[in-house]
Amino acid sequence: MTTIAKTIRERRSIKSGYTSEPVKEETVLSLLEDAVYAPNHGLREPWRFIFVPGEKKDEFVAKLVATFPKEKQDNRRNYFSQPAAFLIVVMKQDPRQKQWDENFGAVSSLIQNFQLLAWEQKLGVVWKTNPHIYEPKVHDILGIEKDEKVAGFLHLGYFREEDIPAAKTRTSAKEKLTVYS
Ligand SMILES: Cc1cc2nc3c(=O)[nH]c(=O)nc-3n(C[C@H](O)[C@H](O)[C@H](O)COP(=O)(O)O)c2cc1C
Repeated sequence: MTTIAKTIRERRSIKSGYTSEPVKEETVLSLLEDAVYAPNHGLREPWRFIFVPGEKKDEFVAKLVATFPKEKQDNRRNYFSQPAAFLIVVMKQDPRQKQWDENFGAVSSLIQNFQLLAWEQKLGVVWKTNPHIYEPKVHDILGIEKDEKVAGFLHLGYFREEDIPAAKTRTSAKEKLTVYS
């Protein structure tokens, strides 16, 4: 198996159990500098990123939590306090369906690049698309423009080897493949 195949197969989404080790801006930037080599049609590079470092997390989470109904706030504070940092991936929307789809494909490719590169460095990532990524109040906090979409919140944090979730197998592609004849 090639190195890339091994990394693709072994990567897991890390959803909990983050350690207190800080996630440095320079680490995230260095991963992004490679991740941006994702295919992107027309070289539109339809992405930008917002990094929330550990030292800003409490302030950010407080603002985020305030956008939820009162009865959900404790639960959400606990949830958002777990990652060591966040990377928010913002996509440029396009009014044309074809270009919109291409942009989302490009951003998705970039996010997978980022996840694989992070995995190599034992930095845990999960791509989150909870309802708050569509919430206008959250967009205001982040300064999201009308022609932008929050593609996801990437929850980041280092993890212990023993906390890596069990392998999730996939259906063999053989079962999904038909050969046109
Ligand atoms: C577009 C996208 C959105 C996702 N959104 C969420 C999410 O909102 N919450 C979550 O816990 N995981 C989310 N995930 C992670 C998936 O649950 C995870 O990839 C899947 O369970 C397979 O696990 P693995 O990544 O460890 O192989 C998302 C993944 C993708 C690709």
